[in-house]
Amino acid sequence: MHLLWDCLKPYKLSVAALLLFLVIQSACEILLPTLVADLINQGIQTANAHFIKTTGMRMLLAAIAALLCSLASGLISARISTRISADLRQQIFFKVQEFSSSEMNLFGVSSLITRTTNDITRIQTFLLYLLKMGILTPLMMLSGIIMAVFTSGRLSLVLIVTLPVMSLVIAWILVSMIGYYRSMQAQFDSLNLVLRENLTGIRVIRAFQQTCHEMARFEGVNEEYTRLSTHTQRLVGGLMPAVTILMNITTVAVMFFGGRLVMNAAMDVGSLVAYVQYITQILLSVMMTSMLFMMYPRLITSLTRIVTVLETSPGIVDGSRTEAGIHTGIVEFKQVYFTFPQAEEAVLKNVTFTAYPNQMTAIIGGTGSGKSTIAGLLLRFYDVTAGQILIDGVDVRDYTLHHLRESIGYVPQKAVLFSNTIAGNLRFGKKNASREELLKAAGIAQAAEFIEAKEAGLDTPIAQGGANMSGGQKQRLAIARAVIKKPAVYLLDDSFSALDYKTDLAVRQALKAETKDATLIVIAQRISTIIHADRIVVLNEGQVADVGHHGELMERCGIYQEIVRSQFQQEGLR
Ligand SMILES: Nc1ncnc2c1ncn2[C@@H]1O[C@H](COP(=O)(O)OP(=O)(O)OP(=O)(O)O)[C@@H](O)[C@H]1O
Repeated sequence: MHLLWDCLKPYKLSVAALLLFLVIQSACEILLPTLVADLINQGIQTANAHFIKTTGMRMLLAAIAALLCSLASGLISARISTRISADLRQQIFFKVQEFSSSEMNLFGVSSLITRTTNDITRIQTFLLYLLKMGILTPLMMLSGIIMAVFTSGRLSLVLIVTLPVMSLVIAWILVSMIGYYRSMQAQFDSLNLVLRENLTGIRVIRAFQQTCHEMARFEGVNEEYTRLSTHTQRLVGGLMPAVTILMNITTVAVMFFGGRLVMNAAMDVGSLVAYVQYITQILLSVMMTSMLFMMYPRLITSLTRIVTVLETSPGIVDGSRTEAGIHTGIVEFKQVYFTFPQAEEAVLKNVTFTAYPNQMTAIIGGTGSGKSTIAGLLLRFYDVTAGQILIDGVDVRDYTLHHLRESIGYVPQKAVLFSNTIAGNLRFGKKNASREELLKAAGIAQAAEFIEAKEAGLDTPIAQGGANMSGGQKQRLAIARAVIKKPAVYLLDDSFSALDYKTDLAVRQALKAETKDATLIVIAQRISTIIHADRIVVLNEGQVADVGHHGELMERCGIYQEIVRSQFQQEGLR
């Protein structure tokens, strides 16, 4: 709950104004039964028309004042709750930007989306209710009890029985609901996950005729969510009738005992009518408060989910060398070991190699041998478990993440584009790049031709996830995005796989000229892509099997020979 108080702090003034309006509203509303009592006792029973008129006017003014205060407090509470939910959404979004791949894997994308949307909306709804009813109902209850006791101490004995019974019933139902709400939230994440996977992988699902299987999978999680919802709704459904029946019993008891007091002339009729209104106000306040408590278990679940994200410390922290940039770009892996969080076996073992500027260093190896992991470690998506990665003699952990990543032109294995124009996507590499610079980078990546063929050229919109581009076009745009940075180190992770041989060659030749002074690290599956590399690191099950150029490796590295043999006729390549 301290998160909510922290969030409320910046809105102190608004909360103070809200409090003022709610105090006035409750005072006006509690005044009305007193005026009714006066109207009956001194106006109707004595047939005093003037008194009836003036009291009626006072009642009207009190009702209008209560209404205006209610409107004002409604507006203020809506403003505060929407602002706070926007603040929370922003905090979560900013926090997730700091997360390393470990934290991303820990929470999962679906859960982070649900937390940023669903959970925060729930907090907003609770806050809206809390700021209005959470303040108003205790005020109404307290003033109602004072007025009831003041009007008739004897009749108020009824409340001594009713209020504790009502509170116990409400507490029992609410405690039963907490466990269900927690399970419901977790199940909602699963529902979201299945839905996301289905929507993003719909083509594969259809191509592999898995629609029925996926429908059954969705039905399973949906059914479980429905089962949990039904249980909670049953409890919610039981709460209101329980409270209503207790309210009705109390009113009947008050009328019964109050009627006898009136008959014995121990109480006047006006006071009994006012008393019934006070009792109704008290019990309505209890009911409203119970609604707040009903929302509370869900709020606690959502708050816990938000706080867990906000309190998670990012595993990757900035280095201290704020002044240092990377200029030369010598990349050294020194006895690097790496084990993924929660994994038992190391993915990389004793990996040692150096990549120099003005040279192309290639990394090749079987699938799953750890090539992309090497790229992830260099960019500090993860940190090494043991050993060191140095750039220009400095441990990558000592650079600020900004300096480090600014100096590396990364092309990921799966080209990711954003819903923007082609120019907007390329400017990810350099924010203020001119159109000439964009076209030059596109030219190097062999993308200029297809960009210019499009009617809007660089301003062609890219659909969500790059859906309106082919695999090869996406890869070329991703290469252009890295080229435009002019980084000290180029890191290309299997970035030519979707290109035909001719384009692959053209991109490599253009890149060679462009990256003359830079360190070029190319991860590849195809021998033809890396055959002319200055140095080839052969990776086998997370270990460096050998390092050398193609000729050397063909003579002494069995694993390399095996890879070559599987792709080409050995003789033809020598
Ligand atoms: N987030 C992760 N958590 C646990 N293990 C992982 C994770 N990512 C990858 N791995 C494992 O690490 C190993 C190396 O993966 P990596 O992606 O580096 O291989 P790769 O050589 O790039 O493979 P490919 O050529 O198929 O892309 C694999 O066995 C993979 O299962």
